[in-house]
Amino acid sequence: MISVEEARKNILSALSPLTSETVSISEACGRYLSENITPRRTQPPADLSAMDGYAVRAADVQTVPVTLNVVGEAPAGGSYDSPLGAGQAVRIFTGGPLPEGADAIVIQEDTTREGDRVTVLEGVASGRYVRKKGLDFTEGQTGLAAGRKLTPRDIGLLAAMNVPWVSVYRKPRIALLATGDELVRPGEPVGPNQIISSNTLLVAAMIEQAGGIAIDLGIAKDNEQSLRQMAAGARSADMLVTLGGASVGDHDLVQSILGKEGLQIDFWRIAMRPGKPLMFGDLNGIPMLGMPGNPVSSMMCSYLFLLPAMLAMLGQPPRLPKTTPAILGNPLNENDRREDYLRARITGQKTGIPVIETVPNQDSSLLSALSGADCLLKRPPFAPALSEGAAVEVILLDTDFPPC
Ligand SMILES: Nc1nc2c(c(=O)[nH]1)N[C@H]1C(S)=C(S)[C@@H](COP(=O)(O)OP(=O)(O)OC[C@H]3O[C@@H](n4cnc5c(N)ncnc54)[C@H](O)[C@@H]3O)O[C@H]1N2
Ligand code: MOO
Repeated sequence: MISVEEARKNILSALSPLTSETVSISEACGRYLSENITPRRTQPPADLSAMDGYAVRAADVQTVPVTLNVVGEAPAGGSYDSPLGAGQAVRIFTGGPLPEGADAIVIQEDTTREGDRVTVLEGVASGRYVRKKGLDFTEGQTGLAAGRKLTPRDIGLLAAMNVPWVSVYRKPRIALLATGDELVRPGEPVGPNQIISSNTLLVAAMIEQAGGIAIDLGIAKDNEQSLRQMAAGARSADMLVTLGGASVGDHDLVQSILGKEGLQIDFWRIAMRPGKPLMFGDLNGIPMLGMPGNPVSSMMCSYLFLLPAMLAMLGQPPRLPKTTPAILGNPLNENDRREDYLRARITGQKTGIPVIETVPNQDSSLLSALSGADCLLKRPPFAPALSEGAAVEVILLDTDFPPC
């Protein structure tokens, strides 16, 4: 058995970023930029007013009240094209460009207007309510860096930068093949000893949430022909993930059958719970992760190995889920040689720190406990026993890993 860290290192070293594609920014939210973006225009394009009021020379309104001649208008999208002389003002609206010579805005609430004359009641300093040219960004300068995962806010920025198309990493295509004679899809007729296949949908949801494309290859029977034929469906994928049949039982055929098809094993079995029988290899040029069939094991292997693998394909530097401090609400025994990921719930808080309790039954088949968990408590191999109240670090589930 190799360590979790070594397993992840082996997987990541076998992968490289995928090719890029160009997409409209209307389709780009959640995608990873594969190029640096520079603005194609300066924003604001000129000095603009931030308020409705009058563009003035600040020097003219240092002593108030003072009456100025209104010589024209500058609405957003329009302009007053003559220089502003001493004692003059231009009616201006939010977003309107300042005429040459004006350097401040008096808001209309601080004025009274009579015909072409405006009386300013409050003085303003130079620059007041003026958005200087280039305040937001400047053409050709730094915009967004390659590697960034685009947020809705970034989409707004790209639009304002007049960048309608961006180059992003292609979405990783992950083929999922469940295995097991006992499995049926949700909704299908189900016999007394059969199990509904939950892993494919669970892992597919994780893949889609992480910015990939899940390809459901179906459920292979525990026989050579079925497994061989269905695994062939992964031919155009960026990775094949098999679910189940990874262990040592007579019906755990993934390694032996795909071995005949050309599977080169990098590692099999890791010092982790749940997830011990994880395997990784290469099936005729396609990286393959063979995950254990227990649902919690599949989820945990996806979380700790598949998501980092996808991030590598999306041009991201290696990143692990963040941990956050917590207080243990129940005692724990010493750990054995497998790195343990315990499902836990947040049961309260002490001085602003969450108190967590590990789920009593940590069996790797239990989906209700998995769904009800708020966080994972990672315990290194041979971690000493802990008493109630101990300070621990937890991984909060349903947070942004990978960030989205
Ligand atoms: N003698 C040993 N037995 C087992 C060992 C071991 O080291 N020695 N390891 C155990 C561990 S740990 C795990 S994890 C499991 C993993 O076994 P497999 O990967 O071979 O998984 P299966 O036997 O195919 O299935 C295990 C379990 O999960 C259910 N399952 C499978 N696929 C799905 C699915 N798509 N959706 C829902 N549930 C699924 C399956 O019915 C089984 O109950 O091996 C231990 N055994
Ligand atoms: O390691 Mo298995 O994945 O516990 O259940």
